[in-house]
Amino acid sequence: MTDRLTIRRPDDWHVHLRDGAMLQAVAGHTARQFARAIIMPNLTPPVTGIAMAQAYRDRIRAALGEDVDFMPLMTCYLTDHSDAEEIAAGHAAGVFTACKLYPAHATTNSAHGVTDILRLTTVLETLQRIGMPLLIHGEVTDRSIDIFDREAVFVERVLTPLTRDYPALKIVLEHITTAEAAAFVAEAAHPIAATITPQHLLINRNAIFDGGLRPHAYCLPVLKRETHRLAVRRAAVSGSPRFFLGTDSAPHVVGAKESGCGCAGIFNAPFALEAYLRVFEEENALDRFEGFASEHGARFYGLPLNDGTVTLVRKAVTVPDRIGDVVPFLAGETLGWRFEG
Ligand SMILES: NC(=O)N[C@@H](CC(=O)O)C(=O)O
Ligand SMILES: [Zn+2]
Ligand SMILES: [Zn+2]
Repeated sequence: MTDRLTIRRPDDWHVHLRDGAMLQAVAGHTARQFARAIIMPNLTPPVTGIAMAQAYRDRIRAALGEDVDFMPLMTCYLTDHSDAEEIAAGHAAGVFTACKLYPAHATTNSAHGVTDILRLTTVLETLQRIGMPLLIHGEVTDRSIDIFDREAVFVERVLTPLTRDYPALKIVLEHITTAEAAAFVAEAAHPIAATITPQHLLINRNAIFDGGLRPHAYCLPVLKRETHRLAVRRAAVSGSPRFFLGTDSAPHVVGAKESGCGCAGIFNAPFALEAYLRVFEEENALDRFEGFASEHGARFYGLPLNDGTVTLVRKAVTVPDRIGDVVPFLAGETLGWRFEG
């Protein structure tokens, strides 16, 4: 039995570091485990331009302090009015790594998102031409579609035609939760990949209603039924380079979660690698963990692999009930691996 696992330093390809006091509180958790992270732009107001992204990147670096070796990779929040030239200039200048498409009103802070993908024609042509990835929150927002079906319907109605219309556009379907999304990404004759969160690997929708309403198990896309969890697990441990780590760590203060209208989002950054490793161990796939955590994402983005390593050891670690004002994922549970650094 392996008791120590040393892998190349990993990256988190989808994280919310927020701003202000929350940024101060959470940034260190991500920087402790990951060398780089794709920083989500859904602040209020959203990060839509070069100057905003540079200022946000500076705030992230300031929150971490000089000595911390962590590279925030910034993203541009797309709106109906996004400017393709600004995006291309930001990419050329090394400010923007990718663009993020939130269908309007699909999730937290997406009110300024895109109302109709047809408005993005010039932007998408530009991304395709310059090889800049498009990251997608893949849910339709049609309120007549059942919330548990919104991802599968997005794959059929939006993603399928999008890949036809832009055959060379690099796409990352974020935080996949369904068998349909996993199959589409695995099989498409298209440069497409997907990130997978720890929660969608470890729990199913029963967790939201386990003996009562559990706001800390609520995120978007919402957890699905067990068959989908199993399909997403198979994708994660398959060794396919199209699937990689993206925590979607999305902290909200406890009062915003435990509310009559609680926010969507699960804060999993503090024990992210430990949580993923539980899955890879249960699936007898420890040998595939490094690819998922440290290689597939960088290769898809066309970025160098990290130097250096991190080690996890087989030691019990109990997730605290609270970290600051936030309830972490798996609060109170004991995990079998511990991140050593
Ligand atoms: N995943 C979530 O449930 N919430 C995210 C937004 C998102 O990634 O959709 C957030 O910003 O809180
Ligand atoms: Zn999302
Ligand atoms: Zn997210």
